[in-house]
Amino acid sequence: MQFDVMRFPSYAFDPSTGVATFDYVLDGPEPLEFTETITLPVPAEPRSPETLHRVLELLHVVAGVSYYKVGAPPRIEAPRPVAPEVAAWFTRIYTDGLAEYAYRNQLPHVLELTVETPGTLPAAAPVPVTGRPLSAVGGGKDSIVTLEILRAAGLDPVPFSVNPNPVIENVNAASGLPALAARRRLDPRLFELNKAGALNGHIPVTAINSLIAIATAVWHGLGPVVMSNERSASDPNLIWNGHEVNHQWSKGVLAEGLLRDAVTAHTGLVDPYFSLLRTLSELHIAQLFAGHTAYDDVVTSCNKAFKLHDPTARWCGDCPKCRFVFLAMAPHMPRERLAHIFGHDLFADQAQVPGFLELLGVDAHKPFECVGEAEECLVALSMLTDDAPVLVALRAAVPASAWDDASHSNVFTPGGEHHIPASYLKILTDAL
Ligand SMILES: CC(=O)N[C@H]1[C@@H](OP(=O)(O)OP(=O)(O)OC[C@H]2O[C@@H](n3ccc(=O)[nH]c3=O)[C@H](O)[C@@H]2O)O[C@H](CO)[C@@H](O)[C@@H]1O[C@H](C)C(=O)N[C@@H](C)C(=O)N[C@@H](CCC(=O)O)C(=O)O
Ligand SMILES: Nc1ncnc2c1ncn2[C@@H]1O[C@H](COP(=O)(O)OP(=O)(O)OP(=O)(O)O)[C@@H](O)[C@H]1O
Repeated sequence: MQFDVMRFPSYAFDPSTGVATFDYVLDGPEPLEFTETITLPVPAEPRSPETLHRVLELLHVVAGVSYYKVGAPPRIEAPRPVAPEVAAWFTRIYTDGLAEYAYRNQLPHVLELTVETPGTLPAAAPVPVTGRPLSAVGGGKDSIVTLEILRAAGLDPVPFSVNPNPVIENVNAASGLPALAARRRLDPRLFELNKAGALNGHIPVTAINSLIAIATAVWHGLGPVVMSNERSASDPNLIWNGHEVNHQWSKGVLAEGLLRDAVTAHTGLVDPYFSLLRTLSELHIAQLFAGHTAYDDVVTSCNKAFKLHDPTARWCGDCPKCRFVFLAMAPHMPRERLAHIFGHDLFADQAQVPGFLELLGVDAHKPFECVGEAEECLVALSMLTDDAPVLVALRAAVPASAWDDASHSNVFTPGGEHHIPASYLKILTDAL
């Protein structure tokens, strides 16, 4: 399949149902058309229709990555004039956000794309954000920690999810907080094309979920949107053709800053979105999670539980994410509790050793998965003193020099760039 350009013919929004439809075309000798449908929860008292439309305009372009990847045309024509910050962000979404896809499919031109826009708009006038926080819930430990910090500070957070599956529904039920949900339906044609062998790969899904959350917050008079993205999300997996390839790119602090600037320029919303956990390591977040036992029967971070087709009920017990979270939680709770949460004791299973070594950075690059840094894994290992079979094997395989690095680690010291407003930073600091 050969395509010349990607276009964005139209989008529509029906406020009576909350249904937004976004149209896409991959143009060429045999064009392909797609429509994505996103349904927002309808508020009792709808607010800010103009600002909502502005957010949906951004979402139209960003959600197009799922369809762009079918053919990777050399040009992308965005549908409307935008401020320079917005145009620059669109380009980063389609290049850095698709870098893993470009690397795996050997498509270097994707990293050199520029999203074209038909003219420039001035930045919008400021619109203050003053509601209850909308807290994005993904079913894993990180968003539970955020929800509980916001609740403890008396901010009355509203849990929010896109396509909540039973895991997320059970986490919301365990929180006891009434939640909001949006629905997202990819064009079914995408799955047919995938089955027929079309180009496929990873997309920056957090950017899409974030814009759906901001749209919901605006329409309901809520906000800011509070995410739970950690420090290590900003770390690339590898460098390819001089470009960083990061599986978690749209969770990183750079992407967060670009999204904030673009949303503010296009809508005027001031401080609409940030990650509360940005200064914390995964190991630190796992330590905070250990203080909340109410979620042990429901918390699930394994990505296989979030597949659109044939998801697992909870942890698969045999993937990088399961291994990483098991290792990160292990120093902070008894092994019985950990094995109960996962339904498996991964430290008793020798077959897990090669996967743990990959996480520890022994003979491999960081896996293309949502996992923390090798340093965090080393520190976790150094905090575990018992002789479980896997731990014995890992200690023997880690080079002596690595232990010294781990002993000087700052994984429990908050730090690094962040976009947390001052009032929320105080809440975070008080919670640590
Ligand atoms: C659940 C998961 O990890 N999925 C990734 C997997 O896709 P798979 O085919 O195994 O299952 P599905 O997710 O059900 O996808 C079916 C097809 O649909 C395409 N698709 C899906 C969602 C979407 O928004 N657009 C799509 O086009 C997808 O390509 C499949 O063909 O492998 C895919 C290829 O590598 C990944 O793209 C799937 O990742 C999902 C988009 C996903 O939701 N992943 C998150 C769990 C995830 O990876 N989060 C990262 C943050 C990434 C970021 O930068 O935002 C994290 O938490 O670190
Ligand atoms: N379906 C979803 N709807 C809304 N927000 C989501 C969804 N899935 C993930 N998120 C949010 O996106 C960010 C990244 O997701 P991620 O899966 O890393 O977080 P998590 O599920 O809270 O924790 P963990 O890292 O343990 O899986 C988090 O802020 C999370 O709340």
